Amino acid sequence: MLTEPRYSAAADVNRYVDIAHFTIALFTPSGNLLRSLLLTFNEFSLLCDDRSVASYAGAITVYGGPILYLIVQTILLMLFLIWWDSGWKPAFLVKVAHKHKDVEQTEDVDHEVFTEAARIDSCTDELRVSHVTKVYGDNLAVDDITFGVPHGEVFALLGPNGAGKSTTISMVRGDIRPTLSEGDIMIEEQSIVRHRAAARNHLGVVPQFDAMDAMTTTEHLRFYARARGVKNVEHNVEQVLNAVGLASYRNRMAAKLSGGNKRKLSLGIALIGNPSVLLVDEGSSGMDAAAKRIMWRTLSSVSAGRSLVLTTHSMEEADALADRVGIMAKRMLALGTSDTLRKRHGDAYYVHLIHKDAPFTSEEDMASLKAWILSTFPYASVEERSFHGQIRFSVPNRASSPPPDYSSSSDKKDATTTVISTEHGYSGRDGISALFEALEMNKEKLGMEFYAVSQATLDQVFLNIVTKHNVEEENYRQEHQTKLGAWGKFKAGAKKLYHDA
Ligand SMILES: Nc1ncnc2c1ncn2[C@@H]1O[C@H](COP(=O)(O)OP(=O)(O)OP(=O)(O)O)[C@@H](O)[C@H]1O
Repeated sequence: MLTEPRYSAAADVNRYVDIAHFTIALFTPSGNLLRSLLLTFNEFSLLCDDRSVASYAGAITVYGGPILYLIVQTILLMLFLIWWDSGWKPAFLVKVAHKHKDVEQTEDVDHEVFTEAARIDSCTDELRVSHVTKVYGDNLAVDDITFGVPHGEVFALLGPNGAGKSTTISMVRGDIRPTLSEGDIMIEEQSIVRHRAAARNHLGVVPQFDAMDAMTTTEHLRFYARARGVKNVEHNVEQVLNAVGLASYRNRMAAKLSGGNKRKLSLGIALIGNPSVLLVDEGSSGMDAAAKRIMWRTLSSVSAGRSLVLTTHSMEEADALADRVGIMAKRMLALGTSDTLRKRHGDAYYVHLIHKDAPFTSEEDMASLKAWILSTFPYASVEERSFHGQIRFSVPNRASSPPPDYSSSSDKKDATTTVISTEHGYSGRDGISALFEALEMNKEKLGMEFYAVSQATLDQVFLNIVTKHNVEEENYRQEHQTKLGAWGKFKAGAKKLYHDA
């Protein structure tokens, strides 16, 4: 049986329309604008008051209602914005749970990483990043990172692509919040997670990409000085212009500056207000070698008296600028001065030999050179490819002295080694002196024209660490998985499960 549609009584229509409008307008400002529009066009006879037109436009049922709602909504939304930006949370919303990872769980990580975690608990560093984790969906971008940067120190955060450096920087900036509540980031004793606005007063940031407006260099600095509430704007701008070396470009439009000078302007903007913590994300990316060096000089001069964190792919940059280096790939893998890292992960001498007949050295001469290296330094790793009479090898520091039983060894029957062992006894010294001794004593016999011995660069240290931890660059992993196909992915997944188990 069909039921007839029910309509409201004509006398009630206006009341229902008002209820619908005011209910929608309560939750959305655009509801108020819509009602005002409908009033203007007198839709639904909204301007009618019984049989006459409403006499007072400011009445609640006319424009007064939407205007009142909009005023209340403006105040509430502004208060919400201030609260959101301040990062303050009432105590009952803050979960205090310290579920730091067990040392056993991550025993393959450097001891210094744990020492740093213990140091952070009791230090007063200007910047303290403590047990910070960030998860995007099911992607763990940053896993329990901890480090501190005291006054006057430059700390370089290194890692391959996708290691989580920018995510860490974004958390320090307060742009994104750590996923787990036990993590915190303190800037001058203010938590960027809980008191964002207060903590940001002490923070300057040089972002990865320069965002320039249609203003001159000075106008940019003035604008940001006013936005930060700096008291003596002109004095501050002048100081920053001189500090970053842009005084002669003060009236140039920012868009017309060279790439290097744009980076300097970004640095200048970050320095406005003289922040005590400075974050530099890829400070010299995209610069040529000369501009890079100028930027490094500028960064070292402005780093005095503040804590500076820089993220970079350039080991050379970290070596040139940083007092301490942290190497991360989601979690912190190694941390320390570049010398400590070299000792721990690159404690080897790299030797480059050039034969006197190069580039026409015979295969036999090269083979005997290689045989001599391997028998003299049993732990040496010789590069597979040798070019035109040149050969490179590395010797771990502890193994750079020839084996102690070398001259008495009866099982070493190789002609080359016999000549060395019978005609030259090594003094038994350790380390680099033994290496030089062995090279000098056999230089002529093996026909070496030149040789060079160097220590591991930070590049080699970085590669050693990421290789040890089996870290792949994000792009490489994605490309590799695409190439694997479904069966390959299944096998890789099964293998991973097996290893994890
Ligand atoms: N907004 C986001 N949403 C989802 N995933 C993200 C987001 N930002 C970063 N990621 C992911 O988090 C991981 C870490 O990225 P991040 O940009 O922090 O690395 P990075 O070390 O700075 O890399 P690069 O050196 O290439 O800049 C990556 O897997 C990335 O895809």
